Amino acid sequence: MTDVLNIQNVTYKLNLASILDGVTCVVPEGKIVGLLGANGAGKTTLMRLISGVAKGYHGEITVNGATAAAQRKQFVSFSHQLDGVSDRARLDKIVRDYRALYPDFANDEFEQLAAFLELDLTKRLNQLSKGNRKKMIVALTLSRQVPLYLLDEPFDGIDGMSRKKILASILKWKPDAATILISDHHVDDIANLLDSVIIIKDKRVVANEQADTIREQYGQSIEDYYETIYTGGEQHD
Ligand SMILES: Nc1ncnc2c1ncn2[C@@H]1O[C@H](COP(=O)(O)OP(=O)(O)OP(=O)(O)O)[C@@H](O)[C@H]1O
Repeated sequence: MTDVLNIQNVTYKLNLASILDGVTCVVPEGKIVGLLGANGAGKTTLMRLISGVAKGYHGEITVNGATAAAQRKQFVSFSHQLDGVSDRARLDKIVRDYRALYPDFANDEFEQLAAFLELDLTKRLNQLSKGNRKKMIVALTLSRQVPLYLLDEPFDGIDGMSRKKILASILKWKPDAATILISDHHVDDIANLLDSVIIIKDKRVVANEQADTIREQYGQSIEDYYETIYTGGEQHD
């Protein structure tokens, strides 16, 4: 199986504070992977580094065979929290800008996703509820045709109905060969969706395990496994 993402010994500091220290992990293509960790563990930072938005790290990050940040950007779809987009922008204008910026942006996909998620594209960004903003981010992110998608806490603070819609859209619109990395700080929202989990703790990756192995060999739910690792309990080799 080909690896879409390979991170080797990545160390990153911000304003002299150590944020990530020796992060290493490998992610195969075609999977849905949970990037789990407590608040402030470094999940968003790692996504910013993978996507090429954040710079100045040590170590090596390879996406689809590319290590240079400029090259990596074309293989990664990451909308973060729509950073840099004016809050007054209408959604249809944001879509037009995305289309102009990314040649791989699939407009048909976006329209289907937007309709499925019931997004009103005549609204401005600052008129959206938290849930609809998350939906817009998911729709934009998944509409690019790339090998790696990064979704940063798509379920944070949204109601159950919106969560179900977003979960369904991830399953329905993920291209078979593509990989989606989804960050979250609690796992129950996404446990059933995941092929594997990567857990960040103490500035590094402390576990990178298949969901089947956790359930079948360790006899644990993903939630229990995550909790065990976070509370410093027994770890598996
Ligand atoms: N500009 C900055 N200067 C120094 N430290 C920062 C800066 N921005 C973020 N950090 C720190 O980097 C660490 C990682 O933050 P990050 O947002 O990546 O974590 P996270 O796992 O995504 O958290 P959350 O689940 O709360 O979103 C945190 O300890 C945060 O305080």
